[in-house]
Amino acid sequence: MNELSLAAVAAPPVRLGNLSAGFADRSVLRQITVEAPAGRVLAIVGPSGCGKSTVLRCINRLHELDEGAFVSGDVSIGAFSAYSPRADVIALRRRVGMVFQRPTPFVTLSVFDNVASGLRAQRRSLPPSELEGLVELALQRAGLWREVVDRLFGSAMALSGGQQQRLCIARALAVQPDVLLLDEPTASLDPMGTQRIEELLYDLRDTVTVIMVTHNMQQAARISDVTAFLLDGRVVECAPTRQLFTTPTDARTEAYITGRFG
Ligand SMILES: Nc1ncnc2c1ncn2[C@@H]1O[C@H](COP(=O)(O)OP(=O)(O)OP(=O)(O)O)[C@@H](O)[C@H]1O
Repeated sequence: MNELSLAAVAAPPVRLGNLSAGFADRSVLRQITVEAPAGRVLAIVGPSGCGKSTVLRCINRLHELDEGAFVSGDVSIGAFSAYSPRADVIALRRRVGMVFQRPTPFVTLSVFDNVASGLRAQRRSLPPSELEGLVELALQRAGLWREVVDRLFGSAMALSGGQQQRLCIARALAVQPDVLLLDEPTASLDPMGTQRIEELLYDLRDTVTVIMVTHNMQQAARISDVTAFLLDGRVVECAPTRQLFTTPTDARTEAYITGRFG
């Protein structure tokens, strides 16, 4: 089992400092300051259009690829400053995995090759036995290994939607990122698929810092350690999850979590 266990992993904290972003003359995020604690789960909640996905896309510097996009402020991952002029964007994106609302497996690839793809791209001289071990480890961490062990070389598209989403998580985990960004990862899944993802995200704690956008308040309450409530591009409140859901300090947070708007 040793070869499959992770080396001592110290997932770093992720800090957003005075982060502002938008498009041309349109401001989307306004001076956001939030910290995702090391190896824990930060949930970002808020009504549609408040800027949740933009936060994630600023962390891995995808936002700036859109036409007219601007960003200011900083994102740090441990001691690494993502917006420093010397920052290596390719290295940043290697350290930060991302999973989207709908599963996005590579449709022409097998289960094995979906997980192996990032590893092959990053470590071209990886011996086959090591590659196999790392693929197995990623599938185990994603809670999928036992379900796919006898169909590793079958099409990824033959998996259920929930399995495909866990495959995408395995693909992201295979390159051992420090941070995992999830944009409503269970929005397209049934309750059982949702539960499996929630369990695996809980189990990932300590090994990776998770930042998850969700519309589902119960989900945020179940699996996150810290929750940030965003409204119109601003952080209204960011607090330990239990505190935010039981004794919010801002009336707008209370109105949102009790379903009075959003
Ligand atoms: N490429 C773009 N050009 C201009 N405006 C954009 C672009 N992408 C997003 N926006 C706008 O930025 C704002 C924030 O979008 P974002 O996707 O971050 O919100 P969100 O909180 O994740 O929304 P939802 O919950 O509906 O997914 C929205 O008003 C959206 O219309």
